Amino acid sequence: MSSEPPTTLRTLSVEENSLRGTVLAVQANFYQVQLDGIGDASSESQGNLPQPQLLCTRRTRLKKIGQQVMVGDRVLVEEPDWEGGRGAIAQVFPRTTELSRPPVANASNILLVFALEEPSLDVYQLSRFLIKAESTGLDVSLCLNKRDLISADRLRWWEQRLQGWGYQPAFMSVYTGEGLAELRSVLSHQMTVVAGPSGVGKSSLINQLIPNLDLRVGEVSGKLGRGRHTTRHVELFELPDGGLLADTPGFNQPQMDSTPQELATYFPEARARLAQGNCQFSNCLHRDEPNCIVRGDWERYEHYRDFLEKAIAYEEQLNQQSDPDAALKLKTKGKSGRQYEPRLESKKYRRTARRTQLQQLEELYQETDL
Ligand SMILES: Nc1nc2c(ncn2[C@@H]2O[C@H](COP(=O)(O)OP(=O)(O)OP(=O)(O)O)[C@@H](O)[C@H]2O)c(=O)[nH]1
Ligand SMILES: [Zn+2]
Repeated sequence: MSSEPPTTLRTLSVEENSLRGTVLAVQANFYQVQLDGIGDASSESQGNLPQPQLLCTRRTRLKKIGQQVMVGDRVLVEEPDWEGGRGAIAQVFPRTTELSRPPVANASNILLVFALEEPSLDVYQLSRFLIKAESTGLDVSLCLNKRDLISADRLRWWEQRLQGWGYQPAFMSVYTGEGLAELRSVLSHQMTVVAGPSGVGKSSLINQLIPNLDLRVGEVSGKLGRGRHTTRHVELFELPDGGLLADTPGFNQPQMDSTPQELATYFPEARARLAQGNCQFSNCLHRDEPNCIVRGDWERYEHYRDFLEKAIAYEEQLNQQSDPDAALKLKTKGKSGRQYEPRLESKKYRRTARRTQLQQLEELYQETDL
């Protein structure tokens, strides 16, 4: 039994002189790759490796086939030069998820960070970020920072309110350390993209989670609260307990660009209603249609209606701009009224929509520098 190679990594490194790893950062044509299993004491053959990361280039044949390499990509590295800390990426493994802005592959979770105070929690803004996060298809975790600034009663009030939205927020304070341990366990062993508006404590949090990192913590200054970042690129940081965090530039309001039909599915409250039954019309937009099961007395229904109007306007704009034929999705009636024609192929439509949505976390990352 001892003749069995202990890991795939070992097999590859011995037999093919190649290794697997994760791309942590991209700069121009260079890729910082964190190799798997390095520093793992059980793997004695790795003991002589001088460093766990290699600065890699992309093999010419990858360039030829147009294979891009993104932060988060799982890659095969060949011909490591251990002394020089260099290597070459020979292969990119299929991605489980892909976001376009910031470009991050294989993230499984979005950690949405908001503050309870300073700046005070704006439910409409929170709703927008939540919808955007939900639209990526990744898991969404909601974390509310600065609990040191509110009373226990107020905290309970927020908890109940957000439970009504379908979320179980994690309350924490970077200042007092409350809630950090719970958060650490949520983040371990997966790749998480951190998102949230400016000034809520994202840098402070990341600094707490990853000692020695020392991201610059800004002051809440003015309405825009400009962030610490001067660069646009995204970078992955390793958590001490395993897991990776994608830090992101300061944000603005994410753009509302879901399709009208899919919007409701990004509200847990609406999802719960749709799980219990169907609206009379399969293309119901949950406004004034008869026998709609989504319309109702839930807090964010107002947000839903508001976002829906924006989604309709956005889709109309897209249809007009890019593809005049696609305008048949929308039928203009009279001067002001718009009406949707029945859409029969909703499955196909939804599948296409989902694909694009995966790339649309990007609006979360619009930089505050307008
Ligand atoms: N009271 C209190 N203040 C906090 C807490 N965490 C962070 N802060 C303060 O909030 C301010 C903003 O923190 P940052 O970490 O820069 O916030 P950010 O989300 O990274 O902001 P951007 O860089 O603009 O995206 C700083 O003055 C922090 O000291 C907390 O738990 N309680
Ligand atoms: Zn409905």
